[in-house]
Amino acid sequence: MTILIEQPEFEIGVEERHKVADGGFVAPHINSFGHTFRGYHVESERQKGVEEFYRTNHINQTVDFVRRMRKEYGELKRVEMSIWECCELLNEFVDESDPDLDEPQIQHLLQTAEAIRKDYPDEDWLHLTALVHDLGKVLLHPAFGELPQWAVVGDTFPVGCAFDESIVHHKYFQENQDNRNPAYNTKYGIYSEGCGLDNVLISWGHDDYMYLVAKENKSTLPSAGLFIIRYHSFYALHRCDAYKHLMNEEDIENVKWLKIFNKYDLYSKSKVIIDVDKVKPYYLSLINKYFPGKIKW
Ligand SMILES: O[C@H]1[C@H](O)[C@@H](O)[C@H](O)[C@@H](O)[C@H]1O
Ligand SMILES: [Fe+2]
Ligand SMILES: [Fe+2]
Repeated sequence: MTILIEQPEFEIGVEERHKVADGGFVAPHINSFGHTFRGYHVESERQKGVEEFYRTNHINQTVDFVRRMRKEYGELKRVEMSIWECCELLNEFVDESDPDLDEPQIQHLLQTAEAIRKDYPDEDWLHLTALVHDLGKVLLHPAFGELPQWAVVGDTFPVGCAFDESIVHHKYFQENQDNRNPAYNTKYGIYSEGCGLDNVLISWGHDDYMYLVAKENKSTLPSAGLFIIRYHSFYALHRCDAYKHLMNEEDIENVKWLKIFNKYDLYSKSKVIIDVDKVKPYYLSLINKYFPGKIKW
């Protein structure tokens, strides 16, 4: 049974922010640091760290690496815990790839979920999708092998075919070994027209890992929810419409939900802190519905 509790007021932004009305949700123009969202080329100390992050990420994400990680982490033999325990575990991590947020991750999960819940009150699967979408960042934790940030966070992209120019800090792919491999550096590479994203290897990180966790533990989230979890960092696809030639019919349907979700994932990032204890009962009831019991990670 889903428990209904009164939803705390979710306020986004502060008065001096310029705002644009976009559907029910008011997306601010400017992030908490006074820059535009995803401004990867602004001059700032934080941005230097982000750029260095993408340099290592783009050099090291290769077909071989992705295959190895999917196999190893797909076995889910490391930890058993509930979804909520994982949310709490994430509290200690700050994402080095993110120019828009330096709050602990649990706040980002709840900010996203509460914002989307306000505009889509009846889509409870979407609220839960928002809550879990970044849980794969537990790969940073010692119990998960303490993977480096470049192997966990940041935007994702296909490997095994040419790296699209719309990917942030694209120039660093020059040092990626796959970029020189003729089997991997053409438009289609190892794929074919309309083959479906399920058949495409995506750079390894928190998205694909959390998708594997949800699927293997037989979560009852709908296909659109699993798709959002799996591809929410794939900005070249959902923001720049790149790699369309690899999509099939089902992907085209699911991308519609992903685009909706992205607005909340990105623009809900703010300094407005959610009262965790107040919203916890609601999310526990959703976890119980879509991810009952202990989960294998
Ligand atoms: O920096 C961010 C962050 O790591 C997000 O969790 C991810 O989904 C984004 O795509 C990425 O660029
Ligand atoms: Fe993410
Ligand atoms: Fe996120």
